[in-house]
Amino acid sequence: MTDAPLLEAEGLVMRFGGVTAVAGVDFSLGEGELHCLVGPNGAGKSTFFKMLCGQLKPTAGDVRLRGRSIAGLPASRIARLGVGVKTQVPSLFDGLTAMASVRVATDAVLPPTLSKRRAEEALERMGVSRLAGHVVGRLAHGQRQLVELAMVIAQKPDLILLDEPAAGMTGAEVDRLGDLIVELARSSSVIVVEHDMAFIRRIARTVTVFNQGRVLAQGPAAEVLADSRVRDVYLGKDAA
Ligand SMILES: Nc1ncnc2c1ncn2[C@@H]1O[C@H](COP(=O)(O)OP(=O)(O)OP(=O)(O)O)[C@@H](O)[C@H]1O
Repeated sequence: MTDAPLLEAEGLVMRFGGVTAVAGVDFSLGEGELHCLVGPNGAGKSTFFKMLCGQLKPTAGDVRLRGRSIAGLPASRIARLGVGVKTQVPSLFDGLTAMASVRVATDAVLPPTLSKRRAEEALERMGVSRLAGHVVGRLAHGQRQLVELAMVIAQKPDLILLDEPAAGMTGAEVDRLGDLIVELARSSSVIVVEHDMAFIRRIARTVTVFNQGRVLAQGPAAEVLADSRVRDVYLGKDAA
């Protein structure tokens, strides 16, 4: 059991009525890996992601965390097993300050004194300590994203799943986010769903390319992104 990868998917399938969004995907993530899931619109990345974190119950196949099956478990159970998730849907309450937001996450797992310290650390690690007292509803989009990330990391997950974390950010914010994700990967394993090829090239160590619900290519980022089949999938987009 101890030799099992941190996270594994085997023969994972998701059908929505007549649409097969994910058509039998095998996947494996090692401890400490920083892995990007890429592919064109509608390729099945988000559906796959949602099956990993418990937002969708697979039609078939299995997901294992350290060898233990988690497929179809509620998202809250999977979170308690050490998986931190940031989806595309914002999870902030606009009326709370950044600190109060992160305290929602830390109060759930720690007594008050430790919780406060942990929340401060998380905001600091995301470079937004100065926003601690600001109401999140009034923050810029990129700042809100960083506060949400602070909420995720504050529970010290072993595995962090991020769905398009750079969406809507400015160029400078994307650069900063890339650095932060690389830094996060020093203490957690990370899976990032992303479109932005420049961003992927910058952060990814390993990559899985989805196309039409299947894995087109998988492996070290430099190798996979140079693969002619992968470039064809992105042709006319941003692979050049
Ligand atoms: N809840 C749903 N009901 C029906 N079809 C769905 C549902 N969710 C996704 N799909 C379909 O499944 C396929 C894969 O969608 P998915 O969102 O996983 O792709 P994606 O690679 O994440 O795309 P994008 O990059 O645009 O987010 C698409 O054809 C999509 O229309």
